[in-house]
Amino acid sequence: MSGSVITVAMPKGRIFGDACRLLRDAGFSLPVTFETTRKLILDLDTAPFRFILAKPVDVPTYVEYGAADIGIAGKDVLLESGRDVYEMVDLGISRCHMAVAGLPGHRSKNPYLKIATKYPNIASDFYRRRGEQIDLIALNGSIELAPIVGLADAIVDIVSTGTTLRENGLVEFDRLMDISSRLIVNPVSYRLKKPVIDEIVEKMIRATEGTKVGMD
Ligand SMILES: Nc1ncnc2c1ncn2[C@@H]1O[C@H](COP(=O)(O)OP(=O)(O)OP(=O)(O)O)[C@@H](O)[C@H]1O
Ligand SMILES: O=P(O)(O)OC[C@H]1O[C@H](OP(=O)(O)OP(=O)(O)O)[C@H](O)[C@@H]1O
Repeated sequence: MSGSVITVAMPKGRIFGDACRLLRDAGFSLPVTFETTRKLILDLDTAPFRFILAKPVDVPTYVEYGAADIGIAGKDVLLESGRDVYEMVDLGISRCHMAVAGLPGHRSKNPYLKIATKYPNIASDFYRRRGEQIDLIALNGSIELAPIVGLADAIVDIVSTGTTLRENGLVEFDRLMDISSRLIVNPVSYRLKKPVIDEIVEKMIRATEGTKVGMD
């Protein structure tokens, strides 16, 4: 783990813009090139911060292993990965929810429900709590295809605007949990760099106050 430099694991992709806005609101002077560069490690000239740009699903891994001191990750990714990190702040960005969805009126002919998902742990846990045995089909994207083409009886996936479900003729059966992005911290970093991490946490809490309004 780097001396007094704080390494921040940032999720590339859809969360990145909102995460950068929040960091700027929290007082970090990120350069304007931050959102457009293809570099994966970015140092700040103005403060001892280093940003690493990772795939969203990998952020908890960088933080658990201490390759990053802190990071920003979706609650879905945190629940699914079960990584050993501290979840310090609900940032209120990239809000969506996890749901079971499928074709309206669909009746399964399978001995166990076939559930397609990018989230096998979350899906298994949900059906285990309901006392239902399922067949899991792990996919990596375009999950909504699975019930339409007969690969699965239902899906467990993220819903945000509901457009993907609607445009593919699917309906939501159950709402599992609300999702938003969280600030996470490596437990050892927190012990070693507590004052500076607490300061970041405070600044992020203040910056997120606006993002909580109207949370669904
Ligand atoms: N439709 C959505 N609307 C809002 N937030 C979403 C949506 N889908 C996913 N998210 C949130 O954004 C996070 C990142 O999304 P996702 O895993 O789709 O990666 P991505 O930004 O598309 O990048 P990549 O495809 O490279 O993994 C998810 O973990 C989740 O918390
Ligand atoms: O309710 P909506 O606003 O339509 O958003 C929901 C969609 O967004 C995510 O997909 P993503 O865009 O990440 O595509 P992928 O799963 O195919 O990678 C999610 O898996 C849903 O398919």
